Amino acid sequence: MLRIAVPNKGSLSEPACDMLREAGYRQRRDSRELVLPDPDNDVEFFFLRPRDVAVYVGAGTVDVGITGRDLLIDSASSAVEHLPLGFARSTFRFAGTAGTLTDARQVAGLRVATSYSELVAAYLRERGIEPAAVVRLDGAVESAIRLGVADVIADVVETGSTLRAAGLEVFGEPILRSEAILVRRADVDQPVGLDILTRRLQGVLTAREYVLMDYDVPLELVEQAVAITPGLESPTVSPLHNGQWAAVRAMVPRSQTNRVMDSLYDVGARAILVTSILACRI
Ligand SMILES: Nc1ncnc2c1ncn2[C@@H]1O[C@H](COP(=O)(O)OP(=O)(O)OP(=O)(O)O)[C@@H](O)[C@H]1O
Ligand SMILES: O=P(O)(O)OC[C@H]1O[C@H](OP(=O)(O)OP(=O)(O)O)[C@H](O)[C@@H]1O
Ligand SMILES: [Mg+2]
Repeated sequence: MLRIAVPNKGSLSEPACDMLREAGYRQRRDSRELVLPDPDNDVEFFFLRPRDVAVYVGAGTVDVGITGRDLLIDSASSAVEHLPLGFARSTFRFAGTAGTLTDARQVAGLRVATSYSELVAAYLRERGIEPAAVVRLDGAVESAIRLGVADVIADVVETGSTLRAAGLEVFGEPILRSEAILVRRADVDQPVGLDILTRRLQGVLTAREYVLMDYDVPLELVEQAVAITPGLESPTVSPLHNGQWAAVRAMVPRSQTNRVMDSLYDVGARAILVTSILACRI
């Protein structure tokens, strides 16, 4: 039975459960449940603190887990990234009082506050930058400068609104681009069942990323139309009953849906329909 660690709290928890549910797994109804067997799918879920997921996977007490790339690196665990999951996307960045700093090298000799002290220390070490101190805080890191605990901070930035509200500004290149990932142990053979879990999660990612587009087009315009919707491999083209038109079906990136419909209409396609994909195996 595959043992899967899932974040029990924080911003990864709900989207991780949603993704597993979409992939056909049982999910807990009560947020206090810590273990949830799913015998129909031959897996067992362990709800753990997001920071601890990589630690348990690295130690081999669970087979795989969902965590953030930033949390994996910060854990210094031997677990490795297996599959990016496309949610909880963020950057990890240095920030300081607006208008004061421009480059990561200026962190030399300064105190850096962060909840990700391993990640930050490793980043600075690799570049030969020596801070005065890396101050580890649990959260609300944006207050550290105002309260005199640090000169700069390094933290998760998504929209940047938390930084702005604190009068801070990012500087230097992003330290890391993070998102939720599935992690597994590095040093053992793939555990039984990981291939099925991987295919199921990839199915959810594809179903989220693509829509199915159907349209009718005069036979002489089929080539022009399918050039706009090449699909993943090749679009399905079927004859219409009237003999002069064809029906085309292809997968289209969700983000391009309206642009593609406009182009198809301009070419002469009509009855253009878009449907969501519920599940798939590519
Ligand atoms: N605003 C955000 N947008 C996107 N990802 C985020 C955001 N805040 C945190 N994360 C990601 O969530 C993970 C951290 O999860 P964790 O649950 O420890 O923190 P949290 O969401 O800040 O929860 P809490 O502070 O309530 O403990 C990291 O991978 C981080 O990159
Ligand atoms: O760029 P933004 O969209 O503003 O998001 C980034 C903020 O979100 C997270 O904080 P969270 O709310 O989890 O509080 P915390 O600092 O206590 O973890 C993160 O630590 C940043 O502070
Ligand atoms: Mg937080």
